[in-house]
Amino acid sequence: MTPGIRPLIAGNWKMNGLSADLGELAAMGEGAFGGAEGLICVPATLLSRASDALAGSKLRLGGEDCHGAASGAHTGDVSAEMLADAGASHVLVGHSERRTDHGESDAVVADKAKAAWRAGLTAVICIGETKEEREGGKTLSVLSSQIPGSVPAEATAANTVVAYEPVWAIGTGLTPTVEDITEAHRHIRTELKTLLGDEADKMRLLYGGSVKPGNATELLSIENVDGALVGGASLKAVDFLAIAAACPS
Ligand SMILES: O=C[C@H](O)COP(=O)(O)O
Repeated sequence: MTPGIRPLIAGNWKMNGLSADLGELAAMGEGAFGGAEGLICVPATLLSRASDALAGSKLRLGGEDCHGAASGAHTGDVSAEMLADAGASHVLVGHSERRTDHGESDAVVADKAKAAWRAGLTAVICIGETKEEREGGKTLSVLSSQIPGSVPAEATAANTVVAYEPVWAIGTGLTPTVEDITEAHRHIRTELKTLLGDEADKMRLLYGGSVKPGNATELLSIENVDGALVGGASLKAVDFLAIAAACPS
């Protein structure tokens, strides 16, 4: 954790969730997030009904991706404005599954971050190295390249969150060591400082990749880890709330 930064516990439902799962979302909305802020990113198809299910709750809602344009001839895409209209306050951009499945480059991700801001959304910009890059000793150089490529220079602590997700840790049950996460997050903070100046000191840096109730206390106590981006364990209210409860107060 970083002193003075309110942690963010963010969930990402990915391509999961039907109307039958809205009850799970409502249960999360009724839960306690302590000193942390809670966010759950759901498929665009659920956003509007999720917004209704969470009426009166402090749990925020996010989209999982957006197009760079506000509207137009982009069949199947969803704009940041549409997400905001459906009740989102945040949107994930540059998740590794988007980068891999849809060939999104750093430039595309930066464009999406700007689109999020245009719509009044906070952009959660995801970065992280692959298994091959990790094994090749390239983790820090990959981050050094992804940060100025994906994070526009106009980013502020209010409009942007950066999520570090080693691709090889996503959905695998594997996590980097505490030392490796410490090194990566320290490096990310330093690179952001080069790009954004003092604003970087206030920016939330999330760790993502196999965060579970059983490892959340350790992961969330690491220097410069200001919250978590949680995939599989965000599908069940009991698990997601247990992770939130692990935030140091
Ligand atoms: O966006 C969330 C991440 O991809 C992490 O997913 P996971 O918690 O299932 O490993």
